[in-house]
Amino acid sequence: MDSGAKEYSKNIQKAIKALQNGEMILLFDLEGREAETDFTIAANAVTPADVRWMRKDAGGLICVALDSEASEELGLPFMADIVREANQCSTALHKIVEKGGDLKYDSRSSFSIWVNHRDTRTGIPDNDRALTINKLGEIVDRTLKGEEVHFGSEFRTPGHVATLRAAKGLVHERMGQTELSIALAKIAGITPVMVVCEMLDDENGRALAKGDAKQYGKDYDLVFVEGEEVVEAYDIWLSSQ
Ligand SMILES: O=C(CO)[C@H](O)[C@H](O)COP(=O)(O)O
Ligand SMILES: [Mg+2]
Ligand SMILES: [Mg+2]
Repeated sequence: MDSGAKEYSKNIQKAIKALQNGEMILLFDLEGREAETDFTIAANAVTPADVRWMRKDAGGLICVALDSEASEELGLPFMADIVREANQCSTALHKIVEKGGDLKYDSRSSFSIWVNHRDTRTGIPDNDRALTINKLGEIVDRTLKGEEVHFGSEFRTPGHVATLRAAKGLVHERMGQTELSIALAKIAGITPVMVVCEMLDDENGRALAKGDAKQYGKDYDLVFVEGEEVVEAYDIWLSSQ
């Protein structure tokens, strides 16, 4: 960054370092939105032990967020668009598909398709999910290097790993962990393919309260980042591009 340019906060600097080192961080979106904290880690760094950790200690859905350009390149559309098109096969889908006003916390979801890497067996064990996740990171790395790739030769759908497609304008368009995690990846200069998984409360089954998620971060020495801090850092990063 230019001298005189605004600097990232200490907390964001710690988060960037952790992500560059392939470590897990905790990412809270926003009060008034989901108000959820997601385990968040670079897809390229995930191990079977991380998948186990996410399903046992986070407990939400293990998803992989991809930036808009990578999604476009690989041909990963929004699931809602697929279902709208598929209405030609079953008109019941017209009533099921997500519409404006359906979600209580945002104007739309970011879901794309569910995939398994073709080298997995059933797709669900920790090693299978870690493989699918790693390979999603790898195929994006390859496209970024200009290699011509064929997504369908390596992955199949339906599968056991949910992919999420980030909004083009990232955090300026949508404030989900989909966009927040990809914004962090851009700032950190790592492949824009990130794994997110919500932390749930073992006692009541709801989203884990922010205070409890923060405490978990302290107990396990994980950086806890909030959406607003990410937006501020993303704007600093954008102005340096
Ligand atoms: O719903 C979700 C998928 O389990 C999670 O909230 C995840 O954080 C991604 O979604 P979003 O970008 O909407 O926050
Ligand atoms: Mg959600
Ligand atoms: Mg979320």
